[in-house]
Amino acid sequence: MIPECPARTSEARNRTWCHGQTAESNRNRSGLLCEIKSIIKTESFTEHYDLIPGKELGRGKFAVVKKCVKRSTGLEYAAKFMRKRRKGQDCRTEIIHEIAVLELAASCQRVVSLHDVYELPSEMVLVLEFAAGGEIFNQCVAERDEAFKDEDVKRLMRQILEGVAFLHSKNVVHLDLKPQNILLTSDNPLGDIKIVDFGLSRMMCNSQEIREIMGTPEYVAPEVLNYEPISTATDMWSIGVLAYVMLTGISPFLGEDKQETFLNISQINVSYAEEELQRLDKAAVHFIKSLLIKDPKNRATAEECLNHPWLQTHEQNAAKETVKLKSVITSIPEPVSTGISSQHTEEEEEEEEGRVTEELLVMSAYTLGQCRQSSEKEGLTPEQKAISKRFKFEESFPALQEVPGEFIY
Ligand SMILES: Nc1ncnc2c1ncn2[C@@H]1O[C@H](COP(=O)(O)OP(=O)(O)OP(=O)(O)O)[C@@H](O)[C@H]1O
Repeated sequence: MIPECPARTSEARNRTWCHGQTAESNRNRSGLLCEIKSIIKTESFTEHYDLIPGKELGRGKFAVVKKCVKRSTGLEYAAKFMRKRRKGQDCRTEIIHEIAVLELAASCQRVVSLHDVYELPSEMVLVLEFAAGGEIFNQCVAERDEAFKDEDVKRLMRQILEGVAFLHSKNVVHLDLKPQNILLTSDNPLGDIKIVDFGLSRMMCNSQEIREIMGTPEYVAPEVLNYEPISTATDMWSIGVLAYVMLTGISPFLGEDKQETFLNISQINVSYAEEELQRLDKAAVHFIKSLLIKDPKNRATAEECLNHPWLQTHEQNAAKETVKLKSVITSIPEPVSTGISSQHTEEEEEEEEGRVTEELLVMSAYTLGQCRQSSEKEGLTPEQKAISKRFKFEESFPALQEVPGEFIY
């Protein structure tokens, strides 16, 4: 079952993403949605919004994001200015698709909400909910004592998965999940996550295979590099990389250059022997292993991940144990009436307790084993080991900043 994504407002809950259209008719052949319900405003953006002078919130290859304030309400937003022409090509269709996906996810609290759309001569402006805490990337690259605590990672990962499960339930694949695209509502205290940047996202459908090459090198799945079909499992690979990075601060596949990164990915050259992983809960490592699997069919889904033991809260675990205990107790057959008193002796009760405990152990082992095992990196050839040189983000951070949002085309 897909968990109900926490809804924003009753108004948002009632919104439909496309008037009188089926998903099929609203989708073109390349997996792009082509109809939106937002009104595209053509009046002056700056008549209604004041741009906050100073630092940009962020910048991608074809977009700049700036903080702004709506004059009529005084509320803060993030305005994403997107160029309509890119490399000499009209990219308005792609922007319309991004708007349509945001509309489709309007009821999901884990996805940034769209407030307004403006069209300027050379740009479109998406007025988005402002995520004041910035990118989770900042905490991923922080010194370990300032980085996320394991409990924070669990809570944020649960939220990321809620958003991704919601998107996948609507047949949307994000295809660019990375710490720069997961924002926080606040950083101190640590708020909730908001998924942004649907520029590379696609609608999936059975009749059509998407094999485009896209994404950010370190987070890209092996099927993307091999030009094999892309699916919701492609996002799940990125979730595996994301979990690794959030827990350790190490980018598991990052090489000296793009080629080495791609080689590491296609050979699943990932180390589970890192000191940072050794100190972790075994269930966290099992979670990552259930995602960093070459064959997309064998990767855990977002729903399966949400049920993974690593992400269960203490209360959930306690509740599950109670339910299991109850079901085990009720499944124990009633003793056949022999006419003799059915009152158990103390010895009989002790024996029964032993049986219950044993069955519970078998059950929890089964739950842990439900997520599939990955092809382990242990047993690498010396060449593979040599190439698996890892860099901490601290070391490569300046270089990463120089090439923001680098895509493979
Ligand atoms: N709603 C928001 N609130 C605060 N900051 C934001 C918001 N949306 C985007 N940003 C910041 O701007 C950056 C760029 O935004 P976004 O990823 O949407 O642009 P993009 O051009 O599509 O990027 P890319 O080229 O990486 O795909 C984000 O990584 C984030 O730091």
